[in-house]
Amino acid sequence: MANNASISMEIGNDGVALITMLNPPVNALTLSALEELKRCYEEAIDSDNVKAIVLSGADGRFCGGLDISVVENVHKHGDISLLPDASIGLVVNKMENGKKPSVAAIQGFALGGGLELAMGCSARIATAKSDLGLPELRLGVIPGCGGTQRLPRLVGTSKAVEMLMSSKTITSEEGKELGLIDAIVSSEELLTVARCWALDIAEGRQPNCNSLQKTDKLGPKDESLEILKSARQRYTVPHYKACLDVIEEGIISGGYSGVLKEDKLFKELVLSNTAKGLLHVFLAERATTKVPGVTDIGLKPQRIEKVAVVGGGLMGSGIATALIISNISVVLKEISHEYLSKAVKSVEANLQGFVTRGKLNQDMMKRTLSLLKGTLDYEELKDVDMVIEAVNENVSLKQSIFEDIEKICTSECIFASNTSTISLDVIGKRTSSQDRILGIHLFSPAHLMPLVEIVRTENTSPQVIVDVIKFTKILKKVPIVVKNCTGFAVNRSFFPYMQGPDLLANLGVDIFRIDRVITEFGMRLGPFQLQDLSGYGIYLAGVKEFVAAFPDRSFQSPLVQLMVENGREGKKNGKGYYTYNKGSKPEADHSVIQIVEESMRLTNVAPGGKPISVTDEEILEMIFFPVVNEACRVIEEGIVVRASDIDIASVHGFKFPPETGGIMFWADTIGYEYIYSKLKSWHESYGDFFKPSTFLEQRACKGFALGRIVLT
Ligand SMILES: C[C@H](O)CC(=O)SCCNC(=O)CCNC(=O)[C@H](O)C(C)(C)COP(=O)(O)OP(=O)(O)OC[C@H]1O[C@@H](n2cnc3c(N)ncnc32)[C@H](O)[C@@H]1OP(=O)(O)O
Repeated sequence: MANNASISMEIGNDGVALITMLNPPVNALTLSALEELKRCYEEAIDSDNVKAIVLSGADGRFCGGLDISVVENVHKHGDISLLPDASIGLVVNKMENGKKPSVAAIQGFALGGGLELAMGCSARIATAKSDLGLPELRLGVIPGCGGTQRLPRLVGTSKAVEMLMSSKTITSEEGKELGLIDAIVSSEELLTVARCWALDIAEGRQPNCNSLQKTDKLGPKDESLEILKSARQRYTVPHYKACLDVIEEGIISGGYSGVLKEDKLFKELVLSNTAKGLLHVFLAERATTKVPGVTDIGLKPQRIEKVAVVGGGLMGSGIATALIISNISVVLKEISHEYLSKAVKSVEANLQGFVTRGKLNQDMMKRTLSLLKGTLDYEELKDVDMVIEAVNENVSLKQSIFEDIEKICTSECIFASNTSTISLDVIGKRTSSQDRILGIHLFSPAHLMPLVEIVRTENTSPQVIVDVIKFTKILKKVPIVVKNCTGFAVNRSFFPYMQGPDLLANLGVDIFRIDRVITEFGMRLGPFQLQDLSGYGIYLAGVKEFVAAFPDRSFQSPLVQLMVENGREGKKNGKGYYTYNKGSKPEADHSVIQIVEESMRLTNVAPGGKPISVTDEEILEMIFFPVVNEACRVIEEGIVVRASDIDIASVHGFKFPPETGGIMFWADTIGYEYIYSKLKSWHESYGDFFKPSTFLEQRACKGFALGRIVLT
């Protein structure tokens, strides 16, 4: 029996060598594990006692792919020689051409390099509902162990392109239908069946399939090339294009040639800024659930199975949808039959949206809807584990709801508010349940947006936070734990993003140029088109709130009010900065320039009344550096646990381009001395909106990076 920390090999009396990957929690492949795997294969191939090999993973999981710390190390040292030689050295030379067949015994998941190892085996046996996929593009790279070649040869070009481009997994059942999996068995039978299958191949009773040599699934060359051509039109980002190029190489020049090209491009892409940014997002996303003093003190999350949602408006019905779709029973409380029926209809419409997008079928929709119970009576809330209040932003209404629920619910029930503005201390003031009160701030539409701010007060108990973190994970959302303040972490950090574009417009910068610069940077919408779509009422209410909270650094522009006075309501009435006609794309309406000029006259911020002259780069910086500046204040005040939580907030809450790694990671790549010096000079020229925070100033003077800060 060979054994190192992460790989073990046991040779059975049946002549099967069982190689097991063991590296909790996901059996990721470290450099030493890959070396040891290669050595075990060599030993098994050379041993007269071994006829065949079974490759498996410990603890009910096959393998989550290359250990991400290997990639982190490459980024840190800028040295690709720190990557393993697994594609040719292990998969081609030992597994495929090593003269002894191996069978993958897959349980739980086989992802990235994990699935690539499995595809290098002669057959794959899996347990039901295992997840299979090559999600490397999500990390800014392409598969690097032959996945771009073997997957199309096992499932066909079209399905392989779909799986690779989406980074989505398929189940082992789908894998079986497609030809990726040879048999599905129970977990008890897995190793026995895999061993027999391996011996059957060794003794000629089952075919020995070398997936790199297979051609039947690829179909006619022209068809495959056509699939790639149309994918290229959809996916223009460089690493997506590289992936398609590599698949094409294999189709034109053969699998081995494709593997060589894949190896070369994988190594180039690992060092790209996109890979660095996306890897940071992956790790930062997992770091959000680690809250010092809360998640590290041995508390076990208690399951929240039944939840009451009070208020069935846009947010309440979205929240109810998000819960029932995750199999959580919901009691939806409204104040009248009319409102309740409207709320239930809205949940149905949300679910119908999932059906239209192919995520649910009618049967599943029916079953999901059966988890929803509408009520007008607080009595129905007496056995729920949590209440989420989602009524209008009205302090006394919220306070009285909290009073009412305290009387009805159990003494363990968690009381949450979906408020985006009101202090939780104020909302819970009239109760004696302060330790069970917190904010669960979801973003609209709540059933679709992934981010959740868990807002704790000084009194919220760690157990409640732990329970709610687990609960948000069940909803498949990304939680960040924040403290109470106006706008919490997300809207607070990004309030300058509401005001900055208006300031630039008042300085005479063309609004359509601003939108172009921002969308070219990677935001889905420019700030002015966003105002049009979200509605001027929401915009004005948001600005008012932040002007009141942070008058020292807010810029108040009359522009949107002037738009309203000129009969413009944005998308709502088809007339905003853009015109909106059904069936056609929004078009810039240059006649708004007159309104912008009127606004400029009123604010008179442009020096000498003349438009300022700026480059596109300066526009980008003048819009996003104030966001970085405010985020520094959020960090300094301890609103977030760590700077990277703001990265996650920016990516999931504001759709900041993920390949940048989020706003703080992006700022680190630019450098804080530069950001500080720019803000300082704009502060002198254009006022307090740009005034650098002391936190930024101090860090910049010391040359510190900010993206890595963790507050303990
Ligand atoms: C050469 C190859 O082509 C290149 C590659 O293989 S690149 C890697 C490709 N693999 C992936 O992208 C898979 C990434 N992992 C995942 O999608 C998910 O973690 C998973 C589905 C495996 C498990 O999900 P889940 O059970 O929800 O647990 P999750 O919280 O995500 O991860 C658990 C822990 O495993 C770690 N982890 C997950 N995948 C890892 C990996 N490939 N390497 C190292 N650590 C990993 C996470 O960072 C997390 O660590 P933490 O507990 O310290 O926070």
